[in-house]
Amino acid sequence: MSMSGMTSPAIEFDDVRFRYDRGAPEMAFDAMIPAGSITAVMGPSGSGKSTLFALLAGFEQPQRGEIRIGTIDITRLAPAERPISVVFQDNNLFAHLDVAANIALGQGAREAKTTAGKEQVSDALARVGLGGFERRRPASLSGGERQRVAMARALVRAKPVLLLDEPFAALGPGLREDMRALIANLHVQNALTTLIITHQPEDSRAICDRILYVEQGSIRANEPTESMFRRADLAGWRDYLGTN
Ligand SMILES: Nc1ncnc2c1ncn2[C@@H]1O[C@H](COP(=O)(O)OP(=O)(O)OP(=O)(O)O)[C@@H](O)[C@H]1O
Repeated sequence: MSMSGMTSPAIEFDDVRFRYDRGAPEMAFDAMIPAGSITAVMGPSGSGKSTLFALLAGFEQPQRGEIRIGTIDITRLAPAERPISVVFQDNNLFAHLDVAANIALGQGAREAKTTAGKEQVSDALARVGLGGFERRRPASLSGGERQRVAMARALVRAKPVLLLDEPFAALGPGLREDMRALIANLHVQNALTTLIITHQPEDSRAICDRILYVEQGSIRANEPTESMFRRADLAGWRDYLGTN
């Protein structure tokens, strides 16, 4: 299975405004995320990182503004219609389904029944380093293996935008490095535009070419990783990194 032939799209938040409830603070997102980039979304707890993902994936609707992927305005599209795969932190595997069936949820119902569909599942498993795990149940897997199954499910969806919500959070140092390498590989092999929520500067430095810094419901910076780590003018960013 390959997503080659697909070109990775840019992502644009054009004057997007959002609030959860009347009276809640309004968030304002404006950003151009270049095609093919792998971007770390960083910022303090409660700053709006998950909200940014929810708007992009279509789980929340902005009150104003437009979100584009490539040339497509996705603002009003249902989540399933968007060219996006999301891997959540708690990876949402179904305990009563085996690994293959969990991954097949990323496919169409018809596709999942075909030989080609089954091969696609096995291929995705092999690509995340879990070849032969088809019949295992989620309960029998380690945290890192479960994350990989969730990644495989995102892979069979074959969408050009990949959103990863704290993919390293539950992993120890060794597994963390493995997961970084896996993400970096999949990003390149599949020509993805990838966004990763992480609090760890090492993750961003290791595999992300850009950083999107969110603070109090708005994007305060959106630039290459190297220059971002040199910025001394953003007090919130220095506080966040603990380098003040
Ligand atoms: N469903 C919701 N309804 C109302 N308010 C919400 C909802 N989800 C999040 N919020 C609020 O919106 C703000 C941003 O939350 P969000 O989850 O986007 O932050 P975050 O940057 O992802 O935080 P963390 O790093 O802790 O996951 C917070 O003040 C949060 O309480």
